[in-house]
Amino acid sequence: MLAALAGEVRPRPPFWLMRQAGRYLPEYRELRAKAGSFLDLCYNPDFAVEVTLQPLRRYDMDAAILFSDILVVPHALGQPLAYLEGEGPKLDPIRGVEDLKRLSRDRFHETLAPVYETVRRLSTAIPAQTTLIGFAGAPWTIACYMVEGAGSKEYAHVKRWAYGDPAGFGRLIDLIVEVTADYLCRQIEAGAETVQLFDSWAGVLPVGEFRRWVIEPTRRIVALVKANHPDTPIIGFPRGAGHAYEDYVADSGVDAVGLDTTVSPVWAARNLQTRLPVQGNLDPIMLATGGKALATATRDILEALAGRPFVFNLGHGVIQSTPPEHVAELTRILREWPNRG
Ligand SMILES: Cc1c2[nH]c(c1CCC(=O)O)Cc1[nH]c(c(CCC(=O)O)c1C)Cc1[nH]c(c(CCC(=O)O)c1C)Cc1[nH]c(c(C)c1CCC(=O)O)C2
Repeated sequence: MLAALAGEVRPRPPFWLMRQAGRYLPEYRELRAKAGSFLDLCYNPDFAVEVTLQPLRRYDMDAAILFSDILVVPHALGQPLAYLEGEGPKLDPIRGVEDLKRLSRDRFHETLAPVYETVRRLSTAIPAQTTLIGFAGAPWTIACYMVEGAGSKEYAHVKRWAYGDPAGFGRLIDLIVEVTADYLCRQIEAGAETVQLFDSWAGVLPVGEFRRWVIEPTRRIVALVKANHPDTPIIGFPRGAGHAYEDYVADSGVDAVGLDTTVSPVWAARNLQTRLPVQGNLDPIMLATGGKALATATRDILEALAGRPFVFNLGHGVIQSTPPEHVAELTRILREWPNRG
């Protein structure tokens, strides 16, 4: 995985899956029930280490991703957060500059100390050849949740703030940039070997706003992290960026880019810098579907991106209804590649 991220072409690409730990695994559901709340799971290193290791035991991926959530960052800034059963995350929304007073960095690292402890323990708990991935949400996506207070279809509140009061909204983004860079540095210092920035809602912005609120804040985080850790590769995942993927990779400074489900791997192979490692991008629903469709789609991606540095992954996270056997089947296809079965 680290070789691929450094630009080496591997005959069999390394792989891991976004949301490889989670509700599709019965052992996760069991531990989740024991932990009580989802945040208890994230902030308890015993539980978080165990959940991180669960998919590795079954499938031996090339990388482990720290078990946590992107929303622990607003939570550690003092924004109340709850995960409601079947409804997803809910935060007390921040709707303007006045509300920024409700946020504070005073207890940021103290709140996140269990996350750093989880990374530290994982760095010795996982096999030496398995890469440990740390992560954070990118500022735009974090701001989406902080301002809307939940997932949204339109992202109208956050957009109206960003478009109508860019200076005020910029203060929220600045805060997220600074604490996120710090947060990633601490994860790296605790043992994370690479970090991924999830920008799940990058795709909702028009081009000028995309540059201002996706590319620029990402570029600043990359620069801040690289100032301390120049050798740690940073993977950017600007989901839904469409043709703006080219500007994103040219200007954000990320070392590798995650492709979402809608990006044609053939387009990526032709249009993204040939030395740039890419990651992706099987449709999670294809994994849930299984069978011939899964095998064909997987091999199409492998074929399109053979010959360039590449990390196989999904185009978004594993969905809950995915049969664990389908992940086993995918693993078999990837391990047999490039020998067709
Ligand atoms: C937007 C976002 C979130 N979280 C994350 C993103 C970015 C990627 C993406 O777009 O999916 C990232 C994330 N969330 C989780 C991880 C853990 C590591 C992994 O295995 O990938 C990672 C990397 C665990 C989780 N995060 C969450 C769960 C499910 C919680 C549960 O057990 O009930 C898990 C395993 C909860 C969560 N957390 C979030 C939402 C919208 C939800 C609810 C939806 C859902 O439940 O799938 C915010």
